[in-house]
Amino acid sequence: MSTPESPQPAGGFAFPDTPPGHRSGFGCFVGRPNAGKSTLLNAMVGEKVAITSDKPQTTRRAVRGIVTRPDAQLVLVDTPGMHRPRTLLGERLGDLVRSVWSDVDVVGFCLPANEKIGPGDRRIAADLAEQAKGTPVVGILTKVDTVSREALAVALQAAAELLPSAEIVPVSATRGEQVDVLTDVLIAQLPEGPRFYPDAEVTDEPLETRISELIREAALLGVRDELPHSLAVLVSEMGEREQDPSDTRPPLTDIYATIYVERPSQKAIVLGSKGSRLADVGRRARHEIEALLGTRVYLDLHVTVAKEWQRDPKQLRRLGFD
Ligand SMILES: Nc1nc2c(ncn2[C@@H]2O[C@H](COP(=O)(O)OP(=O)(O)OP(=O)(O)O)[C@@H](O)[C@H]2O)c(=O)[nH]1
Repeated sequence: MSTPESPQPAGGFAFPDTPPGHRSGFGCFVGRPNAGKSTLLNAMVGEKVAITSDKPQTTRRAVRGIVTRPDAQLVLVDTPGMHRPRTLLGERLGDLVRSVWSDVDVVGFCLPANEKIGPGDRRIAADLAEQAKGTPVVGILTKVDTVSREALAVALQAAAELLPSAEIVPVSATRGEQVDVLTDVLIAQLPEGPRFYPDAEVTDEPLETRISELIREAALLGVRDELPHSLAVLVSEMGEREQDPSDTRPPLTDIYATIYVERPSQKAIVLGSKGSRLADVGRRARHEIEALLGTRVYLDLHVTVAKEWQRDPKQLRRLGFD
């Protein structure tokens, strides 16, 4: 993977000018697929650093979101949803999640308020108890805007039973409710220490990766069944186009990217009739990428079949899942 697997500050550099009592450290969210981890990460950071979708297992990378306040800096690592590994990719993602747990200062365990606690949650709780020994766990009841007060009380009770020694914080990431409270609770678990990243930095994911992810997010919209898991995106080329000095329009960035699928039938779905679906994906992604880069964007998307890439170590490496 292009992102370092154990959360250490880039280059080991620490900013010296932080006030006394300043806290800093790493946190991560765990929870089964679709628990709302990526949406929460974005809400806490205040910017889109992780893509989200209603398809489980959207997250494949350990994205770092960085929350900087005058008194603290919390670096959040976004981990993929836990699930039973069915493929080599699944296995690698599972290893990545577990390697993160022991390296962070606090773990936020996300439990959706609108779903009953199930065997998947119990397995994560047991794994955490075994493999994240000594790391404080905070229970996060997500999506509370989707349930009634009564249902919330029941969900709080169930979360407290699952995590008897953890503080439980109910939040709605989409409404921004209690997000600051959660930030306070997580920061309280960090040791005293200086900042690791400059104020304005919200993630250390490479730009190409963020762009690939925005394209994948757009491509995921409206696809069903096994296709979401078969999609991977790679930016092959990117650069600012030369512009005549008399041209007063904002600069234009050319981006060439490939969407990988596993079967010809999937390619047909991604393309749509006469390429119409791909054109929609391009439009949606371009809009998001323009917001990220602050330039105009020319986006060239190409769809290729990479047979069974999820099970092939060579292809996984090429697509950045080392
Ligand atoms: N109503 C509501 N929906 C939410 C909230 N948080 C997340 N969602 C929705 O829940 C779905 C899953 O959210 P994600 O943030 O992608 O979940 P995740 O846990 O990162 O999922 P994986 O990538 O599968 O691990 C998306 O459709 C979100 O829009 C919330 O606070 N309220």
